[in-house]
Amino acid sequence: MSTPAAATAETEGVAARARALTKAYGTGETAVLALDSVDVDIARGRFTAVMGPSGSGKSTLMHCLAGLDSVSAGQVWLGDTEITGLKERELTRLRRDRIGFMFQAFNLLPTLTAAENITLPMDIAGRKPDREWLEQVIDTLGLRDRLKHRPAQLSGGQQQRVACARALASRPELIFADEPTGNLDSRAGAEVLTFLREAVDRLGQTVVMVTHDPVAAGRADLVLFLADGRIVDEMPRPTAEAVLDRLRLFSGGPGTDAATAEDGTPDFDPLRKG
Ligand SMILES: Nc1ncnc2c1ncn2[C@@H]1O[C@H](COP(=O)(O)OP(=O)(O)OP(=O)(O)O)[C@@H](O)[C@H]1O
Repeated sequence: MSTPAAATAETEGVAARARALTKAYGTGETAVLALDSVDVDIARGRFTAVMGPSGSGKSTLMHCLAGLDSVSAGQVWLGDTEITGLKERELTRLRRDRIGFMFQAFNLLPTLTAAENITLPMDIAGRKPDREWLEQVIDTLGLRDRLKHRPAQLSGGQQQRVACARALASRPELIFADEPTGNLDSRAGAEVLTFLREAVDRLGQTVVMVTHDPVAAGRADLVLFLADGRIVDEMPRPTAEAVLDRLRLFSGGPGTDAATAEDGTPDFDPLRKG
């Protein structure tokens, strides 16, 4: 139904949206079209995984949706706010207030305790954390007895959980996670995925995760498959096996130089879709 109420409900269900999102790097012969007119809706309160071969545009998509990178053409909204066209200062505030990041580049500070690391972005922004929410995040992530530890005294999985808590602390509208299980062994990786799932299921958060790992993607509600800067497929209610099968289906097509990416992920060719 296209009643105003239904229209509002539809918008409310979308945490981020892109239309004809295009991103080119460089000019002339060296130009790279990293994103080629991408349309995407990120559902609120859901866990979305983004997969695709190396260089397919996953990080670029995440950076453009998060307002970390400018777009060459098209539009991006965070909730109802169009972020394309915002000035850098407005973008900085929007990222700080409305987005949580779990990126390798934003590692934990070694001299701070887990508790201090969790609230650092809010401390820098001069914002007081909502104590009740923070306690809930800490308990959900099982960090209660680790709060006074420094990163070096924590396992890799525990460090990622602290990074997850830091991303959740300000109760952002949207959390972006870039390979959150990338440096972890499978047990620690599974643990982090469980906590991201709980952030969605129990705390109602919205998570977008870039991953090469079919097991990680299998924990999401929806997997978006990117190739050559385009979304070429999506899979609701994925399982690791189904994701792997889909990647295999796409792999080794004509014109692909290598059927397997550097990290062992099967590469795929969008032309063979269907
Ligand atoms: N700052 C940049 N300058 C020039 N080209 C870039 C830049 N960032 C990305 N690219 C190019 O854009 C394309 C998409 O890159 P992107 O990092 O989004 O891919 P990805 O799918 O995240 O890859 P990976 O899985 O290897 O991290 C690639 O061809 C890449 O070389």
